Amino acid sequence: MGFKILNMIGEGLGLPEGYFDKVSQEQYMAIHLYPQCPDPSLAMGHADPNIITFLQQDQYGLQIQKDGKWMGVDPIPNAFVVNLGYTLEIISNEKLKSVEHRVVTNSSAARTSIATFFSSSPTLPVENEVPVIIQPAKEVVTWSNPPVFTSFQYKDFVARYLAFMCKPRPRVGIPLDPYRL
Ligand SMILES: O=C(O)CCC(=O)C(=O)O
Ligand SMILES: [Fe+2]
Repeated sequence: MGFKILNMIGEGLGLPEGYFDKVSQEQYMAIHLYPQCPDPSLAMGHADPNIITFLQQDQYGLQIQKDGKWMGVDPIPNAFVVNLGYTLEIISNEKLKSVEHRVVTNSSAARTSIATFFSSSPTLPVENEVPVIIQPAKEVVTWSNPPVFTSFQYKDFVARYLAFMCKPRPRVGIPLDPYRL
């Protein structure tokens, strides 16, 4: 399902068939357990570094940031939340935006969520371990829509992302800033 949706997004962006096969070779899953916590104000936001994330949540807790305000995303039975990550924002040259999100805790009940990430990897095994380069796709860049990001190695970006996430609050900027033209 994930690859199908990714290919449809690629088609919508005008990318050649199989574009994402050259940047995405990894799919991984994280199961999160948020224990009861009396202080939801401790929740911190982030956007995902990968291409796209599918999320299943059993109860309320997820919020996204829109126009500087946090908005709740109610769970819908048998439905996934689809989050776009930084990598897709770069490839689409900001046509598709990643979303800042956070999970607020609940003082009376624990919460479980399952996230499936489609991601780039530092190198592609099928291409003799050549480093994966992330950049605005040439198909989306035109003279009236020049690239807004430089091209860079995915492994460099992941290192910067992790360093950024470990910074103490308040954090200034976002991990994409160093790659902005
Ligand atoms: O638990 C959630 O709803 C969100 C999890 C999340 O943002 C993540 O795994 O990146
Ligand atoms: Fe996330």
